[in-house]
Amino acid sequence: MLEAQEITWKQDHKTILQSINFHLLPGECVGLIGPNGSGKSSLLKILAFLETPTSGLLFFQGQSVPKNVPLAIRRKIAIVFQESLLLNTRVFDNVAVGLKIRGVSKETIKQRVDYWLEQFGVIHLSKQLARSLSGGEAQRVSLARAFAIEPDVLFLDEPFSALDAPTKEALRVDLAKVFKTTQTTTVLVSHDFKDIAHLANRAMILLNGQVAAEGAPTELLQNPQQGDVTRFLAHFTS
Ligand SMILES: Nc1ncnc2c1ncn2[C@@H]1O[C@H](COP(=O)(O)OP(=O)(O)OP(=O)(O)O)[C@@H](O)[C@H]1O
Repeated sequence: MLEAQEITWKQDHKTILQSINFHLLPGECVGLIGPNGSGKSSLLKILAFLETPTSGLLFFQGQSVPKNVPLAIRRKIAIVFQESLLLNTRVFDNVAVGLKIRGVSKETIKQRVDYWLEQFGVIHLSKQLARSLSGGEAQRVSLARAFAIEPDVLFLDEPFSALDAPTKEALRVDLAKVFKTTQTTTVLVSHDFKDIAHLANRAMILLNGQVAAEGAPTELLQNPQQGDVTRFLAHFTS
């Protein structure tokens, strides 16, 4: 579905990502994890076409992605950030906006928006203004908006990190249910191994802009790792 070969990204004479190879199969969720500053968000931005790599190749659905990424490809992806970037309109309109842009009929928009608001437990907020939502509610609306466009690839950049523990836990459970039913192909960035263990089929550990280890989340925790990876994972096992 999505592949990156030998991606390097340099900014201000600093190498932020080095020789990253990445692939994402249809229906899987890959978790990117690593300490602060390890390059997780940078890699997500490159994979989601928000930044251009200094060198390396990107392939989307088997096709090489040119530097000037076509709108047709951009419209196949959805991104949810840590801070919900909602428009200051009603919840319904926020979720509808991506569908309107894509020329979806009014009836389908109504049906799809209601469905996704329901899935994320916020249908009762449909008429409320986005600016009046709590952090947890706003993130549920952001996720509903992303799923409503039925993206080929979904990018989640620390979607829970601004939420308190119970709010985060409840949303993680709901998101896991949605993943189970939709099999949405996803890249999930988190600094919390628990998020990755609950939601991802495969995890990639980034250290200093490089992939330091990769595998099924539970296997990464259980199997012996090397040096810095062991030290990083120790935070989640002790
Ligand atoms: N546009 C940019 N220009 C210069 N440096 C950048 C830019 N974007 C990121 N960086 C640097 O790249 C490094 C990796 O940042 P990135 O945000 O990708 O890490 P991260 O693993 O997502 O960290 P965190 O967990 O703190 O969000 C950091 O040192 C950051 O300062």
